[in-house]
Order: sequence, then structure tokens, then C-alpha cells
Amino acid sequence: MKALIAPSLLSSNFAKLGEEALSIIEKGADWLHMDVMDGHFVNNLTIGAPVIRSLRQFIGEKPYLDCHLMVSDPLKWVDDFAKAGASMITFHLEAVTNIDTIINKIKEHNIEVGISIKPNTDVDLLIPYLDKIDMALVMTVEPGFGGQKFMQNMMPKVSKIRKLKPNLNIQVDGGLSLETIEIAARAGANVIVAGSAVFKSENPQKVISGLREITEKFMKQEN
Ligand SMILES: O=C(CO)[C@H](O)[C@H](O)COP(=O)(O)O
Ligand SMILES: [Fe+2]
Repeated sequence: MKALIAPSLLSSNFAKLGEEALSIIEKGADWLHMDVMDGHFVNNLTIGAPVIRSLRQFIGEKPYLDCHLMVSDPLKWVDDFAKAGASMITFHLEAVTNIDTIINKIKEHNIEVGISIKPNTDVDLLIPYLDKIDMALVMTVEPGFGGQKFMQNMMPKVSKIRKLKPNLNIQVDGGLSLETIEIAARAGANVIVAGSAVFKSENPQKVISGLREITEKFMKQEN
């Protein structure tokens, strides 16, 4: 397991998404976190598979596109996002009735699969699926918008998953910054999404390396 820093392109300049993506990789990003919103599951509209396809063509095959689907019917979009070049599809537990069906459909494309839970969702609902997925995403804001306040009270969910799965990627998303990272890292998160903290900073490189350093520090203490 590694510390992985995944800047959210939601806070980048969408008019030059390709350049923003390459530039943030250059500055140390491990993954590119792509927030897909349908205006229905959440109260905001962002991007769909055509944007992922163009981005993939622009950045080449190597960069890891971590696609966070905040949509009402994720099963419907799996083929499109996989073909567009997603490296991972994370869907919301709350949006799906047959969880196994969508996990299997994502895996059929030989890409990774994550499941996300919103702040009001009980972590125990996610636990039966932990052996079948590559990543658990614990939302630390109400999904829909960047720039919100980190919800520290989500940390017991992270700790519970970490206790059960010492080697599973656990992602936290929402309000992560150099101020809040220690709390998340102590709880056991190792995949760190940060949108505004990275893109609104004058020194994104320093923010990325700081996030990584603190995450790694607490991963070592766990061992
Ligand atoms: O999924 C998201 C919102 O639903 C975003 O990934 C998240 O909000 C990142 O932005 P920030 O770091 O600014 O909170
Ligand atoms: Fe996200």
C-alpha cells in the first residue's frame, strides 16, 4: 500500500483541462481525480465520458484517471467511462441496488473498482463488499461541490475500514488540506483527494508533497 495524492480537477481550469492535468502530474500528483456529477444524484453538473475520452487522448495512456461517479444510475455509464479510458470507476453505494452486478461489470473491463459512501451512510453497509473492491471512498463532505469544510466526524468510518483491511486503499475526499490531512492520515486514509487546497495554492507542488509526507508518516506508524 502506498500514499497516493489525487488532486481533484474539479478545482482546475476546465478550459485547459489537458494542460492542467499534465502540469499537476509534473508537480507530483499520483492520480487525477475526476468528479462526474449528473445534476440528479448531486445538485451540480460537471463532466461525462466524452471529456474523459478527450483527456485520455491528450495525456496518453499512463496517467491514472480516478473517476468518482456521483450519478444516479452508475451501471448505465460503466461501459462509456471504461471505453473512454477510466483507470478506476468509483460509484456511490447509495445509487445502486445490485452492488455485485456493477462491481462485476467494472471488473470485466479490467479496470479498478471503488465504492463511495456519503456522510450520512452507515459504514457497515460497505463492509460486505470490501473483499471485492480495490478502494473504499469515505466522503468527508456532502458530495456536489469543491471547497467545503472537512468533516472530521467521518474518521471513525475510516478507522473501522482500516482495522478490517490493513492493505486496502482508503480514499478520503472533501476538504483535505495541509491543515486537515493529519486527522485523515491518523485514521488510516492513504489515498488523498484534494481539489481547492492544491489548485488554489500558489505552490501546488509543495501542497502535494506535504500531503504525501504526512500521509506516509502515519502509515509507517501503523506498521
Ligand atoms: O467529490 C468531490 C465533491 O463532491 C470533490 O472531489 C471534492 O470536493 C474535492 O474538492 P475539495 O478538495 O476542494 O473539497
Ligand atoms: Fe470526488
